[in-house]
Amino acid sequence: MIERENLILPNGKGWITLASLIAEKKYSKLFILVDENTEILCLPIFYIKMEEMNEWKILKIRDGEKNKNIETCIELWQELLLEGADRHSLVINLGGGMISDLGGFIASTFKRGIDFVNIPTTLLGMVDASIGGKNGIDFKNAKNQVGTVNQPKLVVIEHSFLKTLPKEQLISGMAEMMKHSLISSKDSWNRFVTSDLNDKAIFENLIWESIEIKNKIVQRDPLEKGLRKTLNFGHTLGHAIESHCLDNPYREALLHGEAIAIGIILATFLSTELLGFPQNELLEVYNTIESYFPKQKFSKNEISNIIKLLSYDKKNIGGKVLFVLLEEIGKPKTDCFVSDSLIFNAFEFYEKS
Ligand SMILES: NC(=O)c1ccc[n+]([C@@H]2O[C@H](COP(=O)([O-])OP(=O)(O)OC[C@H]3O[C@@H](n4cnc5c(N)ncnc54)[C@H](O)[C@@H]3O)[C@@H](O)[C@H]2O)c1
Ligand SMILES: O=C(O)C(=O)C[C@@H](O)[C@H](O)[C@H](O)COP(=O)(O)O
Ligand SMILES: [Zn+2]
Repeated sequence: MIERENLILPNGKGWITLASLIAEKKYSKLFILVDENTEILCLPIFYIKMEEMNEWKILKIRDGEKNKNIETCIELWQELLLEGADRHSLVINLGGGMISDLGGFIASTFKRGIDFVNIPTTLLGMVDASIGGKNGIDFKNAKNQVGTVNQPKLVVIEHSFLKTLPKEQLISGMAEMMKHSLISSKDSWNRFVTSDLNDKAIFENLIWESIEIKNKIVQRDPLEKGLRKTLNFGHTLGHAIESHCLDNPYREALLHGEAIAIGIILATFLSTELLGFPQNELLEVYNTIESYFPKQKFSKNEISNIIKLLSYDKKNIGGKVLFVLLEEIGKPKTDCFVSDSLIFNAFEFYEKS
């Protein structure tokens, strides 16, 4: 059996463990879920690593957040049925967070649950989405409204997938790395800010540090009873902004990390106003994020709509929207109430700074 602490494995070790898992479990059928891009760019690498040792059935879906929905699930459940998948089949999710969220969900629900493995191919997938067992889909454009918490059998981290990842996708993943550092410690944040991210070895160490921050939190609180809420820093407004822009004829969709980056700035401003988070560190967070992410503009009406969308946040209790804020870097506080007027001030800070 693969032990809990060996669930997330880098490069060579991950592939060997995957081969052993498949041999040990004697799965009846092996499915690989890909999207249009990972089929072309990542599947050939997968075959080389696994030396085509098994017979794989490819499940292919359209890429992008707008397809992380029930229609895509229905297509996949149908295909699994047609292909004779049974409770002893395995689904391997080869792609970014969209693939692992959706693939984890269809695997967790098909015949009440079959095994799945995550092989993240985006930075965001490696440091965040592939880890922790949150699976799910968007519903009516609201983020992650339907899903399960169910852990993958294994996560294989293969850095070489990043070679083909477009730059904006790489930067999107960096938003979650910044989030992990901000909720974890000043040392971690300073390492992120001062490191030469163009140095491959340094960057790979930072990826690993980020994975460990998330994994430790998930291990202590897998079902988000308390501590895990801290991983949602920047997501209360970030998700509402992402939903607002998704499928909106007047706006371009934002990548998950792009929306979360704005959410982090807004949440850090709110932290300064409500919890005395240091002003100089607010500016450092702001400047760091601004150096990677293009500035967005939101009208008053748009901000009102974003505030309305906060009602879908899963941390809400009894209709009350509750934020994760920071008392200082490395000291997150959950269940914080924030007034609408302060949210407007936060957007003003973001846009005017
Ligand atoms: N479950 C979680 O804990 C968790 C955490 C963070 C984010 N998420 C979710 O993850 C999703 C975002 O994931 P993402 O940013 O990985 O996006 P994604 O999965 O949509 O991938 C982004 C794009 O990159 C392409 N791509 C993937 N790998 C590639 C590669 N190696 N080379 C070239 N192109 C490649 C994809 O085809 C896609 O077009 C969101 O739905 C978000 O809500 C979930
Ligand atoms: O793993 C978690 O817990 C997170 O909150 C990680 C987030 O980066 C991720 O976007 C997650 O999908 C958000 O969860 P949700 O419960 O707010 O949908
Ligand atoms: Zn996220």
